[in-house]
Amino acid sequence: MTRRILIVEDTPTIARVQKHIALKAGYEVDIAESLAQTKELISKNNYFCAVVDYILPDAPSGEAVPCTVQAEIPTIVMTGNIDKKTRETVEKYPIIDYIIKENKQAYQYLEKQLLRLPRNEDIKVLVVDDSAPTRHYICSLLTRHKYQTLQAEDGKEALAMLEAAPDISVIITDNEMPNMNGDELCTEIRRLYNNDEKAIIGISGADSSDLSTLFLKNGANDYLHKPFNSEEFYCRLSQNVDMLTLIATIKKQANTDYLTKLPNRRYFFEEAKKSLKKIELDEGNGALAMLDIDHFKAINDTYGHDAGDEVLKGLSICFSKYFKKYLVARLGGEEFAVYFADTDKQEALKRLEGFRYFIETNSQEFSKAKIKFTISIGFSIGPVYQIDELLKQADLKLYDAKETGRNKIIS
Ligand SMILES: Nc1nc2c(ncn2[C@@H]2O[C@H](COP(=O)(O)OP(=O)(O)OP(=O)(O)O)[C@@H](O)[C@H]2O)c(=O)[nH]1
Repeated sequence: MTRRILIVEDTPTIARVQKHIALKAGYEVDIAESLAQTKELISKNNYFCAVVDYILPDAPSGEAVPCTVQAEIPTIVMTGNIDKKTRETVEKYPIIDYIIKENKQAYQYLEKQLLRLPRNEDIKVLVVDDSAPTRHYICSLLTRHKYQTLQAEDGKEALAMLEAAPDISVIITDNEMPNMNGDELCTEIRRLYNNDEKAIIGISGADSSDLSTLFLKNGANDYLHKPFNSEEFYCRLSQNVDMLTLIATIKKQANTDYLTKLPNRRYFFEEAKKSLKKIELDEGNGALAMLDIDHFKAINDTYGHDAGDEVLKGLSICFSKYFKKYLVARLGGEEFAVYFADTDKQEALKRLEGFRYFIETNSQEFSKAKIKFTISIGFSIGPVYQIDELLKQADLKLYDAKETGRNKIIS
């Protein structure tokens, strides 16, 4: 989805830099050079956010800011050297942030904010407080920055919500609450989830500095003392969300094959092992297929390594779509695997045969050189709960498929 941004700036060089940053961050860009143009563009378009210059020829006292804010466009204000009066005026409005243009890092900071906003739409934050007005205030700060919000009145309710929505990434919690306090909630969350899965920010109005220590010792990542200003709130929240996002990216990279973007061998083994443990308890069947491109070396030798890569990438896209419900991976080279948790043998074989036939008849579509190729498949199913053993059995079947003519499934 493309998001539209309104840049309000009367200095063409600055507008150009901002436009470049916004385009790089994936936005469609409109530029207004005056308050009048701003009003006109707002009346015609929907904007995901706006970057607004505080002083314009027809708006010398920041009049463009209420204009975008009242249109409910999340607004980042760009100002020259900010004095106390301007700062107080800017802070009156529910803006996302203000950035001082003269600051060396201003444009890097703007880029960060423009990248964060779309990302925030996918981030769920649970606000835990027994005071409804406080919950609503914190949620209003969060929605201004496009976070998804959930609310709980105490620690017990928060735990139930975490169970129901495991994709909640940040918990902002008060301390003094009925049923379960904030520090007890932290301990309980840390018993269930690691620091790299969920961030906790403790909030309290109590004067004791012991409370921040208590929160942090019980597993909170950060602490805010009430009343806090919104800037500090956003800075601490962004830092924690950035940390979670970074860890998630590193984890994803470690689990993904660099060429095909399919899960890699490591991820496949870890996930299949977990699933086989569950299946063993129910005395079900483990099932796994190994797929291998026939005569792939000849493809590389004839068309070159890049064409070989193209084939691998094209096949991988089809493979992950065709086996969407299942765990798939590139094990290495031209070898792939599908793990079917507890499955019916005929059902799995029907699906695999469908895929083999699809490749036989459509493989030429994957490469510019229209390279035709086929795949061989080895399939293993049974009360086998060790991934290495299941893989070994499927590999032997794959070997049989290769030995007996290729382009077939042996089970
Ligand atoms: N283009 C490309 N080639 C790769 C990659 N990884 C492995 N290969 C090549 O894949 C080929 C595998 O060849 P072989 O193991 O001899 O198998 P094959 O030619 O497919 O023959 P059969 O499996 O017996 O049908 C080798 O030439 C490897 O260099 C890769 O990432 N990209």
